Amino acid sequence: MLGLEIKHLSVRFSGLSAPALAIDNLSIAPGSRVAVTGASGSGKSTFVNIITGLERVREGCISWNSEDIAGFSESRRDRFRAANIGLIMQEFHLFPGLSAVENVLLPARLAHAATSAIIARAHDLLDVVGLNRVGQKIETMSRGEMQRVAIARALLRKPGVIVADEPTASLDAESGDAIGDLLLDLAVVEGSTLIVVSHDSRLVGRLDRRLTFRSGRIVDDSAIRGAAA
Ligand SMILES: Nc1ncnc2c1ncn2[C@@H]1O[C@H](COP(=O)(O)OP(=O)(O)OP(=O)(O)O)[C@@H](O)[C@H]1O
Repeated sequence: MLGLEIKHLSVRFSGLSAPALAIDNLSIAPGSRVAVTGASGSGKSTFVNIITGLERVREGCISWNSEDIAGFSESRRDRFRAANIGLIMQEFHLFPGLSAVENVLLPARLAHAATSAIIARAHDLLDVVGLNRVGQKIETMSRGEMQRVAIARALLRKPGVIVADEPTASLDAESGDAIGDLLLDLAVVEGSTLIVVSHDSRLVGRLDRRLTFRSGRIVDDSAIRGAAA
């Protein structure tokens, strides 16, 4: 399980007078389940890009279990992300032409890490997320099914943290609830910290803590009362 410490972070983009993200001090405990909310342009995607190492930090510390990825090179950040972070992006980033199981395995194949144990785990995970046609091509799947494949792929390497960006966007309420159930259950079963960017009040209400961003700053950090187990 991974915990996060951010200190003295400032992210600036050219053309913007204020930082797109400015966080002086933030701790996320290992195993916690955190919602990230805020209006469009408030810095949520920048936060995801920074904490997952997709984007480089020039000012501040981003420490996962005391390992500061801000000082890492791009290739070291890529390796850190592959080994430790299960990233679920809004647009899935799945590959048409490949089957469900080949999509789950693709990052492992590219990293020459698709051992027989990993291949067996890919099949197990697809079963857990409720997909039994593992050979079905991605482009023939519904959005809810694609999101299930993306979740299975994110969990393949038993990540210490799952980071999901709007995982229920563009799903109907029923599929969205099912995806929310899966994420919450799997985070517990796999022992992963869970960080979810979401506008979905039903999903947010089931997490433990809500960070609200405005103009790149965290303007509210509160426990969610009555969070479901
Ligand atoms: N590469 C970039 N270059 C310049 N400005 C950027 C860049 N990326 C983001 N920004 C700006 O930084 C601010 C925060 O953007 P960000 O995408 O993090 O917001 P968001 O909360 O994720 O928005 P949305 O909900 O619409 O996705 C915005 O003003 C955006 O225009």
